Amino acid sequence: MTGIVKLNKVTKVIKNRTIIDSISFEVHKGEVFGFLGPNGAGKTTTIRMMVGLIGISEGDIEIAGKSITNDFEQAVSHIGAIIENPEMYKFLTGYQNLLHYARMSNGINKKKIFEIVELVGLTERIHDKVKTYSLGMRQRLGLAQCLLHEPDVLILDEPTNGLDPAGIREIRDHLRYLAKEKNMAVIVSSHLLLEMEMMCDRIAIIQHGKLIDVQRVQNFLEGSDHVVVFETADSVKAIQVISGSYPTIHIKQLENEIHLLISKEQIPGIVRLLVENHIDIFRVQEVTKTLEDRFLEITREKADRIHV
Ligand SMILES: Nc1ncnc2c1ncn2[C@@H]1O[C@H](COP(=O)(O)OP(=O)(O)OP(=O)(O)O)[C@@H](O)[C@H]1O
Repeated sequence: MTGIVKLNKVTKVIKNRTIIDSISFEVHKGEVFGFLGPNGAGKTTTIRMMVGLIGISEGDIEIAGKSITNDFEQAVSHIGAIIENPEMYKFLTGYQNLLHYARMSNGINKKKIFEIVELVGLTERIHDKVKTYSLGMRQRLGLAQCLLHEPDVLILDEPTNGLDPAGIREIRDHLRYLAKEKNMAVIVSSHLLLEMEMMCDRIAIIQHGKLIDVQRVQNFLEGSDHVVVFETADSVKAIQVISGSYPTIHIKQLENEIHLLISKEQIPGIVRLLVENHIDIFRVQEVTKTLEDRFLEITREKADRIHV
């Protein structure tokens, strides 16, 4: 499967400082792709290059096979984007706003506008003034605006910024719908890990302008050690016994619980060991790892590697 968006060794240098350092990845139709990193990591800069708002210092970005540098108009014709908060005329209705934008592009008729309004779930309120809309509804109107020319690729910088949980959910559901039912490639950036975990199929982690990893969300969460909580009758003795047999295991005591950083396969051996040493076990519980835990692990691993 080839990507509809391809970044090939994209680099951005501003005033002799490398802000983005040779980033490459592909995004496919039908997926929600997350661009995740802490503040200042370079997400917005990369997105601005993807939509042609700023130039690329080295490398190239292709949208549907067209280079954003050499075939700018053709490349951006495939993109719908919300980079900053979409500008709306608050004293006009949602519909009047969309009509205004439709007039600036060719070939968008009223039927098309109503189809898109339906798609973003604003049909009932589209003739109300924008000033009466919630932030989530304004975001959906912004979404409608950038869907008017039927792009294949949707690029949204921090789309849920400032929204309450219900608004976040609305946008998340719509973006997943557009990817899954309309086969669009949806690219979102965020520094909110939980949100990315729920919204995305794959995520790219970016830190200090470098791409650290690109993986399916599920793979990010698997394949590493988990925290397993043991509640026993004697935490102190349990720690002695476990660290005697497994000197490298990371153990933390929290009141009457001990937390072990181990793989699933190690659990039966540890249970046997405790039973053989006559330590009663009340509870063994695997703590589900969040994307946040994994993100911290990955960025820490990377930082360790850099410092070695
Ligand atoms: N025009 C510019 N001139 C100088 N430095 C810049 C410019 N644009 C961005 N930077 C720097 O590049 C780095 C990446 O910024 P960017 O806005 O892309 O990060 P981000 O990941 O989007 O962060 P945030 O989540 O805070 O928006 C930052 O250190 C920023 O200060």
